[in-house]
Amino acid sequence: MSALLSIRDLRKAYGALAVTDGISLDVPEGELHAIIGPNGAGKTTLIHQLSGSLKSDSGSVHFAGEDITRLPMVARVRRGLARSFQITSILEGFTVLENAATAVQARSGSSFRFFGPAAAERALNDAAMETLSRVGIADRAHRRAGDLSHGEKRQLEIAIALATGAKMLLLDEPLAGTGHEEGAVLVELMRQLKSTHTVVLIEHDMEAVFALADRVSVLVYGRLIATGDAATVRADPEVRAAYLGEEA
Ligand SMILES: Nc1ncnc2c1ncn2[C@@H]1O[C@H](COP(=O)(O)OP(=O)(O)OP(=O)(O)O)[C@@H](O)[C@H]1O
Repeated sequence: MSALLSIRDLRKAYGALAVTDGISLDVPEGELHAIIGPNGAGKTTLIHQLSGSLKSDSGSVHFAGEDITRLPMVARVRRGLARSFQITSILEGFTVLENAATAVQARSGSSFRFFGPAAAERALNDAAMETLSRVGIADRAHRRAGDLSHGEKRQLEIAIALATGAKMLLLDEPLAGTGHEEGAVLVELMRQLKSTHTVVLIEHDMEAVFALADRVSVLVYGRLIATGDAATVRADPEVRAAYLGEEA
């Protein structure tokens, strides 16, 4: 099977509440796959299960052909599965460049020690600058991360995920709390990421989802009720009834 991410019958319950209730999904390499659903549907819980920050009760997750179901988050990041947090992972007192450089270093381990200390720092900073350019905030490199605008912080979070060397990005509501202009910048960034990365995107902004996603899955009460391209999902009667309602 050629799916980069393969989820089978994944479950997580809190007491009697089945939050993810038997989710199966294949995400092929190069796809931007959006997961939408009403509040409380289980989207963030699913992302926690995929990133390794939450243990699943049962089911399996394969990434690049390997069973990662029981691997901790750090091991998943090393394999190329990185999450950009809904709640920020940025070190606010550090500069933007330092934040990105820390992620590059985490990826590279001791490999930069091959150079002398000064050259190692240069190489590390160069790699960090490259990711900042990629997300469009290179001109903010020497600012304190805490002083960035809300949208720029989201860009930095994506830079941090990229700097870890990720093949797949798990993006949890990157547009939440952004204004119109900031949102447009992030949508354009995600459009560009599509050419190089596989993405699982959780997002409430339907306009962005339908503009960006190759395929969309709809999660309702912990179950996927539909998966398909935007037009198919939009037209699905169950989706219209359960989720999109009058908006559709
Ligand atoms: N640690 C927990 N203990 C108990 N219940 C939890 C826990 N985490 C989540 N839940 C419940 O699981 C359900 C799904 O939550 P989750 O945050 O995954 O939904 P979501 O689809 O991401 O929602 P939103 O769109 O509002 O972010 C909710 O009913 C929530 O109250």
